Amino acid sequence: MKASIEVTQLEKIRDDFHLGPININIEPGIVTALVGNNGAGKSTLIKTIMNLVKPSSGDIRILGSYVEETQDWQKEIAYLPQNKLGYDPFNGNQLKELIASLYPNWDDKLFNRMVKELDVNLRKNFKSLSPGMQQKLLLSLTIPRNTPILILDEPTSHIDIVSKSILLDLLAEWMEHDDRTLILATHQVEDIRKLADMVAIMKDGDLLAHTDKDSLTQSYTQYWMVDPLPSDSLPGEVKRKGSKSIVTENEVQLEQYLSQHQLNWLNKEQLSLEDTISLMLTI
Ligand SMILES: Nc1ncnc2c1ncn2[C@@H]1O[C@H](COP(=O)(O)OP(=O)(O)OP(=O)(O)O)[C@@H](O)[C@H]1O
Repeated sequence: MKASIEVTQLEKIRDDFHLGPININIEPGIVTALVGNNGAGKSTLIKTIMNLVKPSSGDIRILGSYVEETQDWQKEIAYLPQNKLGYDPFNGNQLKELIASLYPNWDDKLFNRMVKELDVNLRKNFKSLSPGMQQKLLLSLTIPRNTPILILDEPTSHIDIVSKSILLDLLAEWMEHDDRTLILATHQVEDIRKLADMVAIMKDGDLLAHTDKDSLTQSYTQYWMVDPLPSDSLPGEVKRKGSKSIVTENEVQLEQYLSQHQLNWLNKEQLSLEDTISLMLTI
């Protein structure tokens, strides 16, 4: 099946920040979580995909169209940026009229349901809403555009626990339609755990990994030993946690070594998704 988004040799150089070169294909029917430290380049990558930031080099294609050459792709993609500019003087009702008129597949039923479930006040001006209320209104103005591709930059920041759970369920339901593509830039492990199929990990402008979530959580195993470990580096060693605990990326080789050297272990566990991502971002 044709990729929804194809990024080829993309680079953006801005002062002392260098994004890329990034190569990534986002397939239809897949939820991709884009994760990384603050300043890693997630928003820059998304803005470049949206043609809001001009790349220094490389190509981006959305549903086969080069984003710099045509505007055809713009109606196929709904994007919620991190910065909310230009909404302040309008209330939710006014914003809805404006946005719904731009998207031919606007789903009014979904909009009304989101507003009700997320308890969004449509009569207050945007600027007088709390940051969480603003975020919930903007999500209600973005998801019902019913485009094949949805990109949300930190969608669950600021919003309360109940609304977050409603939103994650709504997004899972939104993905039930065939061949839709969802990209979320997020710092929330819960978003990744509940929604993501693939995880793209960024560090210092580079794409460290683009892999399916399940294999990511099988990357590293932590062992707890009976006695302190020798100081030599052991097979597959990635990290030590104190003198009696070690994290490896190669269970088989480590266990062979431990057995050959009569080093007994008490317990082993695969690292959690959160610990795996943190480890990848720190080693
Ligand atoms: N408009 C801009 N002009 C110059 N540099 C910028 C601009 N926007 C972002 N940057 C720089 O680009 C780098 C990447 O920023 P970006 O916002 O893409 O990171 P991020 O991964 O989305 O971070 P966060 O998790 O904090 O949202 C940072 O060094 C940032 O200072």
